[in-house]
Amino acid sequence: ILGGYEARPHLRPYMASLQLDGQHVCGGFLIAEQWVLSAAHCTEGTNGQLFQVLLGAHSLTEPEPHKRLYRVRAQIAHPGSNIHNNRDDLLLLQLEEKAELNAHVKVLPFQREDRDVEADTMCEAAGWGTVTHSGRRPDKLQQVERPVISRELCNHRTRHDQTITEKMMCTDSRKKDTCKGDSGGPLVCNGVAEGVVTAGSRVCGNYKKPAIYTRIAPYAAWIDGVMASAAG
Ligand SMILES: CC(C)CC(=O)Nc1cccc(-c2cccc(CN)c2)c1
Repeated sequence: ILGGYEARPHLRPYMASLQLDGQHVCGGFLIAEQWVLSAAHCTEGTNGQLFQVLLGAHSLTEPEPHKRLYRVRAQIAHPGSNIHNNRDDLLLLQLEEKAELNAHVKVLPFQREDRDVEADTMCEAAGWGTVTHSGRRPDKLQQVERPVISRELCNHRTRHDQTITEKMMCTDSRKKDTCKGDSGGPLVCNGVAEGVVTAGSRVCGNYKKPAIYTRIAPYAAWIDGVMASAAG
């Protein structure tokens, strides 16, 4: 997160850190007791290695009472996701067991009504992604508020030039922005997860490249289907 600030500890009890060999790679969030939603592009370069999921954390390194690392039973990328574009950039992770829910570990509801969030709506992104252009990584969860911008503006030829589909949304990226390592985290508007951070042009903090999110509502049926088929 560029231009943000340290989150109030455990005010975002749905936040997950997807880790490989103890290293934070991407964000994610708890959508059900045994399921975390993240971004498919986070699996790039992991050659099929399964993540471990850290829940209940504020600091990535310090011992905290409700912090717990969960093994993953299955990782399901959306069938339409690929490394060449940001389309269908969703990843479902089934935890080895149901997460123990408490004040520090909670499910975040996601938007099921497929209607665009109005431009200028202030939403929040949080994550343990890089906090400087030189790539400094924070130990504690960061957050930033960003206004939604219209798909029309985001698709302008000087911005993302007609690559933003109706299954994506954008926020202004002037100075304050999501960045490397924030992918997979939720964009929360009025307390509901409306989007999942995607890397887009992999540029951060440049107003010419607004932040891009995969809208969740268009994928509600896919998400429910995967969770139902793997249940039990
Ligand atoms: C395996 C993955 C971690 C590789 C990756 O994602 N790299 C990468 C590099 C630079 C910027 C970003 C990035 C992420 C989220 C939002 C944005 C732009 N707001 C950029 C992402």
